[in-house]
Amino acid sequence: MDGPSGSGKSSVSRGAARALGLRYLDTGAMYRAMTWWMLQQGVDLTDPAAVAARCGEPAIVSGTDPDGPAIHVDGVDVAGPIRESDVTGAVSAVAAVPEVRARLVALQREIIGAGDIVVEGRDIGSVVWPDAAVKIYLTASPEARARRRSAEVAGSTVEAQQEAMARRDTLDSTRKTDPLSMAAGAIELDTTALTLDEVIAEVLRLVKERT
Ligand SMILES: Nc1ncnc2c1ncn2[C@@H]1O[C@H](COP(=O)(O)OP(=O)(O)OP(=O)(O)O)[C@@H](O)[C@H]1O
Ligand SMILES: Nc1ccn([C@H]2C[C@H](O)[C@@H](COP(=O)(O)O)O2)c(=O)n1
Repeated sequence: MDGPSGSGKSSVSRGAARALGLRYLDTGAMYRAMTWWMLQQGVDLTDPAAVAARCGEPAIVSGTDPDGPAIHVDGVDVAGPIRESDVTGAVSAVAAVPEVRARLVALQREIIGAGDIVVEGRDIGSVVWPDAAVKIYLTASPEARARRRSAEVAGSTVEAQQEAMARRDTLDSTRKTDPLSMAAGAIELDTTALTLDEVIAEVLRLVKERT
């Protein structure tokens, strides 16, 4: 499951994994965990060489339970801190560093290799697992995505969310290494006018049809 920020990848992937009895992996959380660690260490995130030099150090461990996705860095539970604005504002710069991607993609492939999993991110169908049985590219209008996100962040406005998401999507889709893109063979699913339950139902229908 790939797509831009706020398109519904996490909610839909978790819902589909639950319904299908599969594991679930949030690869964005891994980039966020790496970013959290870099911030804790005081690494200069504007210097890709500094990020590359340190990215092999943290032990990042991802859980795969769709009912309680967990993520730890060096044994610390970072599920909460990785959603804070400092990490969200910095993660695209860290995710653009090729050495970071190489390390996290290798970890992701280890987890996916055990099978029976729904994986969400930006480059899953194109780079991480191009042979996935079903590849879905989730979209929604920028307004719908911003409205959904602003509903879950207290005190935020739709306009501010839309601006922040546009900035992150531009960075994620224009970076040189593994940018956000629709993979060959992916099915595009526009969720703008659909409820979450309708999107999950459509994903389950596609999985049944294709597997
Ligand atoms: N079809 C939908 N209709 C209404 N709300 C939705 C729909 N899909 C997702 N949402 C809500 O939109 C918000 C963003 O969804 P979610 O976190 O799953 O997106 P995402 O693509 O994983 O975002 P990010 O890449 O930024 O982590 C959540 O509050 C979720 O409940
Ligand atoms: N496979 C992935 C997953 C995520 N990223 C980057 C791009 C996002 O801005 C950031 C956080 O992801 P989110 O939690 O918002 O889904 O991580 C990536 O480059 N590749």
